Amino acid sequence: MSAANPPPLAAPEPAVARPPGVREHRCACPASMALAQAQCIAGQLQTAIAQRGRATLAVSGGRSPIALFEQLRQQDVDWARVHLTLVDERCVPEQHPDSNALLVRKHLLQGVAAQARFTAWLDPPPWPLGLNEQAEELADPADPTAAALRAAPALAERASQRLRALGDVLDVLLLGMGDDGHTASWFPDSPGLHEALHGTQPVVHTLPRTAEHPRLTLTRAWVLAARQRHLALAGAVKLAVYQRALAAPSPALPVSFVLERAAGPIDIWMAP
Ligand SMILES: O=C1O[C@H](COP(=O)(O)O)[C@@H](O)[C@H](O)[C@H]1O
Repeated sequence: MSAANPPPLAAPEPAVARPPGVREHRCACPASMALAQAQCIAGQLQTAIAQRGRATLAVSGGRSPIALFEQLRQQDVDWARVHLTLVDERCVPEQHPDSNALLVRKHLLQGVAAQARFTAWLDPPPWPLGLNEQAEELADPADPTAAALRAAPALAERASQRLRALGDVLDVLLLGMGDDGHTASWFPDSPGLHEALHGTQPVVHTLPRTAEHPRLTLTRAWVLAARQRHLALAGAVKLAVYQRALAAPSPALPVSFVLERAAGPIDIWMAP
């Protein structure tokens, strides 16, 4: 290639108009993102406690929030007044390594933060009549997915009751996103997605095509009702998916339904 004939320059990324509620926080690395996000959330929890005497916090699972949880648990928060719950859960027993409740217990409910109350979604007892048998089936290694699917509607109803007992509106809610564009357990073009996006009950069940385990998840109505919403994204793949999701709401990228104009304010935490 001669100097007279230079290679074509890479086209710049087209500028994407941010919906008005999207507030981006660009951080230097995942560790600094975890700290900045933890400090912001701690402030929001303390504000809720000052205003209403307690704070509710719903957290996502997966691998990404571990660093955040480990920063958050060290923050100066009146943890005894914090009521913690989940954004979504995998239909597995709580001892299973994929359990989001297990993740929360191991990485967030430690030290002073262990004073927080935790409403998990799948832990017994007391199970309502009929669910004991279904809970046992969940642990059946012969066919755990089939057993979880049979149990899922009743488990979603039970989790919904638990959510309602926390109040109509969550104070702070933390979302993650998978590389496939799912958030919470709203999976692309999959069974249960319609109910997750349009249902009015707090929790429904879904069946991912791009990940393991039947799921329980908060519905969009409950996610969008939360007073403060955060979405954390680290790594080139997730950042690229996020850019695509900003374009328009689409069931192919369910995270887009928390980014669209109608969804209201959300803090986006971004790191390379
Ligand atoms: O399955 C899930 O995935 C997403 C993203 O997880 P990550 O491992 O990529 O961080 C998570 O937000 C969700 O809570 C979880 O159940």
